[in-house]
Amino acid sequence: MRADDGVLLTPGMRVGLLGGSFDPPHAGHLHLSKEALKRFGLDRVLWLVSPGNPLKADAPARLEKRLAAARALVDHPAILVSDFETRAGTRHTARTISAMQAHWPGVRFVWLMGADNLAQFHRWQDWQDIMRRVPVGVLARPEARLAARGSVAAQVFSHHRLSGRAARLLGRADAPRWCFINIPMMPHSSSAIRASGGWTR
Ligand SMILES: Nc1ncnc2c1ncn2[C@@H]1O[C@H](COP(=O)(O)OP(=O)(O)OP(=O)(O)O)[C@@H](O)[C@H]1O
Ligand SMILES: O=C(O)c1ccc[n+]([C@@H]2O[C@H](COP(=O)([O-])O)[C@@H](O)[C@H]2O)c1
Repeated sequence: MRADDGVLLTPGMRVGLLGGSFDPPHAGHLHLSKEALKRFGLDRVLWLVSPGNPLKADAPARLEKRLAAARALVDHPAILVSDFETRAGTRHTARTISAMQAHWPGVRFVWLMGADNLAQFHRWQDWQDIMRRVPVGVLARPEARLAARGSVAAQVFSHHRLSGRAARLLGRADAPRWCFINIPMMPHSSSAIRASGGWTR
């Protein structure tokens, strides 16, 4: 089955979804994606370049610019870049995942995020619905580990946590199931790149 942005996903495939503003994309995104492929036993990681984070007041750079930068950066055949949210008209993750599951029945999606996002995950629309729809893989990020571990989401779903040692099972797990893994950390962030003048909106 082929989506009109050329992304080929087939039933049974384990596909990590890395939603993000990618404003700009950077080496931290690549590193997270490669670790997720290996550690969670995934076949693909799809970068979902967001039309705009519902919780961020400032609009990001033009979608075409962010998509082009993401495609230029990716250097791994299992990491794919998608504008699915723009084409589907979704920007809330719960809606996006439900649309993707309808579009690609039989594909096993796993939501991926850095630890900073787990800390505020309970502010996302229908966040518990996301937890019940797909397994969630959380990857360590500098200065965010403690906040993630003490987060509302980690507490509410504490009984559904998979230990880091069993991380490879996440891609095959049934939701709700989430896993936090420690990875060698990279300090890169889009906001730091913008602040240094390395990217303009
Ligand atoms: N260096 C990193 N280490 C771990 N996770 C990261 C890193 N950079 C980004 N991520 C994760 O990638 C996803 C998309 O991130 P995003 O596109 O917002 O980049 P960002 O660097 O966090 O941007 P900003 O600094 O503007 O918030 C998020 O889940 C985020 O936690
Ligand atoms: O669904 C929500 O309410 C929601 C709230 C905040 C962030 N998100 C998603 O989280 C992902 C990371 O966003 P960002 O801007 O931190 O890269 C991106 O896919 C956003 O659409 C989703």
